[in-house]
Amino acid sequence: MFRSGASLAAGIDGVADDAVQPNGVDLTVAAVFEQTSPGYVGRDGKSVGDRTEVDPHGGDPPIYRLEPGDYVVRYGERLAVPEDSVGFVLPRSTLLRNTCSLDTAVWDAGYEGRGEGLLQVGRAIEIEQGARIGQFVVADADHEGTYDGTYQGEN
Ligand SMILES: O=c1ccn([C@H]2C[C@H](O)[C@@H](COP(=O)(O)OP(=O)(O)OP(=O)(O)O)O2)c(=O)[nH]1
Repeated sequence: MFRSGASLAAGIDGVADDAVQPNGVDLTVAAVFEQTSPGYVGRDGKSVGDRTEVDPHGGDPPIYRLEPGDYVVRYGERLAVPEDSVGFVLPRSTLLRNTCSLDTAVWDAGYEGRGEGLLQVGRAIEIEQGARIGQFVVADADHEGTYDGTYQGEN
């Protein structure tokens, strides 16, 4: 069973009332990065490659003008995945309708932090900094232990 947006919002700092959806909580884009050097995924270790932050075009509000390609986005909300749960991020459908998407890995029970995701831009798009780009959903799940990895408490 998926938890309601209202119950999730109770555990997330600074969620605006209009970000609470029936089945999840909207996530906003806080920062966008382009990777500039290779990362590493090994049997025992891993590292994230270097990256540069994409500057939004000035003005109020700042707007990212993104050409087709793959970007890393940092979400604006500090999430906490409750015990007995597992989380996922799904893209806002307007991204899909504009030939863009967000990809997500598993958000483990016990994880806390401002997470990051993959933003795929198939056609050029303008995204306002702070705009809603995805939705965080959490389902009930059995698990052994809770997340205690290197990304705990990130950002
Ligand atoms: O799209 C996602 C999915 C997960 N996370 C957060 C929550 C998750 O609990 C944590 C670690 O994810 P995962 O376990 O997939 O990362 P890993 O590469 O296996 O790292 P570790 O070795 O620390 O588990 O990152 C994100 O920021 N973005």
